[in-house]
Amino acid sequence: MSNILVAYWTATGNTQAMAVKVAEGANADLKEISEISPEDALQYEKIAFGCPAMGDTFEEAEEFLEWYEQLEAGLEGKKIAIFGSFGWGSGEWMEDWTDRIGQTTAVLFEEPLMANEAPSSDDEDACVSFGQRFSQF
Ligand SMILES: Cc1cc2nc3c(=O)[nH]c(=O)nc-3n(C[C@H](O)[C@H](O)[C@H](O)COP(=O)(O)O)c2cc1C
Repeated sequence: MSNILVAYWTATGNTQAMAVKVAEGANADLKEISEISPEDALQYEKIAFGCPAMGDTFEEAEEFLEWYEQLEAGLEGKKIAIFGSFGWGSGEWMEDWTDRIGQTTAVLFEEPLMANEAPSSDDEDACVSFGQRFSQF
């Protein structure tokens, strides 16, 4: 078992494709959120969360939010990263999610990583590199 978890939700597979590459770079355990309880996720030292844009606000990704809210209070002082795929605009949901994390004591790694729809090969390389840097964070 790694001390790093990549936990994601995906509607059509794009954020999953990112998660696979982030986990590869970080040498992390990879779980779709239905595969791991919030309690078990909190056992990891670091967590990278993947969630796509399902609206202008982070909260519109309801399936992910339901799981995430159960562990949010336990993220105190924990090193976390966030990433996800979007369809249009400038990533408003990520700004919203970043602001939400800013109201906690979780330690957010770098700027969130985003890919437009299915990750390109450049996006996949960026995901691997993001994961590598997160593992050293
Ligand atoms: C119900 C729904 C709402 C969406 N709302 C947004 C949005 O507000 N902004 C945006 O950039 N993309 C939006 N998208 C597009 C998705 O974020 C995009 O297709 C993304 O690649 C999906 O990632 P996934 O394959 O990991 O689910 C929406 C998609 C769906 C199905």
